[in-house]
Amino acid sequence: MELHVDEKRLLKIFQDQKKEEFKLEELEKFMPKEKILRVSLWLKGKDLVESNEKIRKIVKIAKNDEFPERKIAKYLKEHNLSEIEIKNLKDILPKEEINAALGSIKRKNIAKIDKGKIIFENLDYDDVEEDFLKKIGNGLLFDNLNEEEKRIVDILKKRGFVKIDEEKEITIKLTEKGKEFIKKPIEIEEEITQLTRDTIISGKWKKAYIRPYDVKIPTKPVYPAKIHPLTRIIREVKEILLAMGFKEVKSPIVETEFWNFDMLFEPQDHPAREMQDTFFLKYPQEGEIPEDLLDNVKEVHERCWKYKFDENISKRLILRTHTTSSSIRYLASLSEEEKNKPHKVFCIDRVFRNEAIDYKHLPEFYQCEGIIMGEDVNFNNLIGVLKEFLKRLGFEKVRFRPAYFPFTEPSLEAEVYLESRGWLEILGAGIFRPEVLEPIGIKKPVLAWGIGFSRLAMLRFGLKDIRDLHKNDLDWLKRV
Ligand SMILES: N[C@@H](Cc1ccccc1)C(=O)O
Repeated sequence: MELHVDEKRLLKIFQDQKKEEFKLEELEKFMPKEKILRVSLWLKGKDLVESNEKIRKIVKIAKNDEFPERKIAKYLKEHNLSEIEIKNLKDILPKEEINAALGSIKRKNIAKIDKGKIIFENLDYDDVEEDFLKKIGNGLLFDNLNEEEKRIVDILKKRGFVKIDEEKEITIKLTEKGKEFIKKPIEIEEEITQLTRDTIISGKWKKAYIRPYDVKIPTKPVYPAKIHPLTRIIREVKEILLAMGFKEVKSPIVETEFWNFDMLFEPQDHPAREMQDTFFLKYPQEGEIPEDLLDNVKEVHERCWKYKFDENISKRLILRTHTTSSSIRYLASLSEEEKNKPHKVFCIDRVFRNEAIDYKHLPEFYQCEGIIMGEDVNFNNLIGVLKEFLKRLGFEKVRFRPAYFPFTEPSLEAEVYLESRGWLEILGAGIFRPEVLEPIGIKKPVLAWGIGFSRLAMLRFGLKDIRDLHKNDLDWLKRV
């Protein structure tokens, strides 16, 4: 049987001492306690030793003090008295000891208590309880005490003078197989834990025992600090888009209706602009918008939608409802020279909608938005890019169907297939309408898409409730 050196060491103690059984403390002279426990567990598994655990109750001193009744007697003796008024006890004893003293005097019949006085006949009285306390020393085994002593322990425990500690007594003893094993001489090779230059050159390594690592030994799980899953997936998506040649852009969270809606050719009476869908700012209520652009946009709206465009509506401040405002702001920022070049940008950020909170709605969530502008980009390119993007996100099965957005034409929606959930809608996309691009003087096609990011995160982490993403449930965070 292949034994570890420590196993051999432990068995050799039995052999050298010619004993078949040891208490743990006895073995501690030869080996550290932790090691004995660990090694005997291994030996138990090999049926060479067995161990027994007994709980021992040990009576120990809990308070190193004289009984209050003894303090009274001593005081009286010192002052040549034999009696004291109960009300004067407070001069001798702390308040909390007075009742205990009186109770004990009565119980042990040390003195008479009469008319508010304590009268002693013998100030040098004997007290078995005191004698017992003196005997305790470093501790007495409770089970070895006789009935009378046990009764005393009970009283002293209540008075707080003694306590009972429980100690485990472990005995380790050889099994039949173990006894057989130690009949043969046990040889202990030198153990090395590290191969060094010297052990190699001297050839010592050939004879020495090199302790093997057991990588299968179970350990406590360790949870290192980690980044929140939502942040992780945001970073991952950013990496994917950067690798696909997109550049990141940002835009304000507090936005005018102009950039959020007007610029995207959403008519001003569109229901999405109502209080129940969008958050409006109370202070300040209005923001600034570029005058020349405003004129262009107004002209397009009035010409195409045929209504009276209201600049006051354009100026109203809201929390942006989608990241498409970032895309259009980027396009509007391009200089004439830049307009001649191709562009690919994305934005991952928070958006806000006045939704009642439930398992799939939060008033604040993430979107990921992207645009591609180029001389000859087309609808097929859009589908190709989206397929590639979704594939890199881990969605192999994707399908597209027509959809409607006020700012794109044609528009589409993409669905991904998940074994557990079936087909799920995940993004909207399309080609920006000429009415959107006209006011900013862009003549090249611009492909655009927006993906519900929180949705994506839920799918990725297998969550059924969007709120779980933000609950910061530590157990979940440790696992994902
Ligand atoms: N902004 C749209 C998504 C979208 C973006 C770009 C093009 C088409 C659709 C939404 O929030 O649902």
